[in-house]
Amino acid sequence: MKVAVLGAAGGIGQALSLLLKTQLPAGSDLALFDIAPVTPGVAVDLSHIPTAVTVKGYGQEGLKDALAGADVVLIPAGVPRKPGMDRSDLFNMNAGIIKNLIENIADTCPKALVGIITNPVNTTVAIAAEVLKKKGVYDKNRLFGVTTLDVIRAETFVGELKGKNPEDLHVPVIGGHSGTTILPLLSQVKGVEFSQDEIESLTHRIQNAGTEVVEAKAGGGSATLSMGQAAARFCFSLVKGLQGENVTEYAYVEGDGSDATYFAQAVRLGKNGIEEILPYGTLSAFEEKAKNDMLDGLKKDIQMGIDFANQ
Ligand SMILES: NC(=O)C1=CN([C@@H]2O[C@H](COP(=O)(O)OP(=O)(O)OC[C@H]3O[C@@H](n4cnc5c(N)ncnc54)[C@H](O)[C@@H]3O)[C@@H](O)[C@H]2O)C=CC1
Ligand SMILES: O=C([O-])CC(=O)C(=O)O
Repeated sequence: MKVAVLGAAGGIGQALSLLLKTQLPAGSDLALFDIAPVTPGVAVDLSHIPTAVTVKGYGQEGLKDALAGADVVLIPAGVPRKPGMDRSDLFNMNAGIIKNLIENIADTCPKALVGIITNPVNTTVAIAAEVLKKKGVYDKNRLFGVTTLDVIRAETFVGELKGKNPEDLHVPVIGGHSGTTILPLLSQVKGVEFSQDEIESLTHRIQNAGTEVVEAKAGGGSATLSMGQAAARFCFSLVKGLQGENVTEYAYVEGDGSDATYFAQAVRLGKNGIEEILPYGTLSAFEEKAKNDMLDGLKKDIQMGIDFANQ
């Protein structure tokens, strides 16, 4: 397996690359690309960890080499939020970065599974899909917005509240990846009962967890360590799928379009990326209303990406 990380020298990129270096299957190759001058050094640093995963760093001119033969490409390249900003405020800075990186992926490794971490995810995934379409290589089963962090947060917060080991919990989170578009399905958590007050406050906390980190870091960026863990988990699931195992993850993908063109939901992964989009089942009245209330906003975010890529 070859995994390329674009934006590998950043806060997420470094945490993610460390987890990949220590936990990818033996024999894998890890390609670290970033425009930051420290990138070769990050690769040398990681290369001293004794695992059977080779690491190479690539700077400014090395993007095509980093991508050549990649099975999986993870993209945390771009600017993070500061207090007072919404994820959508990152659009102006990050849209062009994603467009350029995806054009290179289309030219160099069009069959790779691509996981987009860069915000605003609701919009950057739409940009990526349009760019791939223009290049004639779009495959909706191979493009993912990474929303795993919403799921692991939801499991952590429910575990805290109910005194349970979060690793034993399963909390579906559907929709998008910002504010009210993040929709945890607490009615589907097995073995746990919530009062209406708990449902409202937990939903709000899960939707605002990114902001919780941004404010606590006080100008020093957004979630990097928990996101590194979330992206690594997502990558290992993609890799297991490619190796023929059946794995399920939540991700922001093009599904049947019944809610919005791109929508976070459970997907069964396999040798070709998404093998099956899994239904999210019955929503409670609270969840159904929350979904209907946020869909217009999510659709606007998506349209912004489509318009940007086609301007
Ligand atoms: N999907 C999710 O759940 C989450 C997404 N994010 C997003 O991930 C992105 C990265 O966040 P951090 O790692 O904290 O930021 P960071 O600023 O620490 O790192 C970003 C890295 O991207 C690099 N970069 C910028 N332009 C590039 C280009 N054209 N090609 C390659 N590399 C480039 C920078 O040199 C830097 O090393 C942000 O947009 C942030 O909002 C953050 C947390 C969770
Ligand atoms: O909140 C942010 O800007 C970063 C992010 O997407 C998250 O932590 O969920």
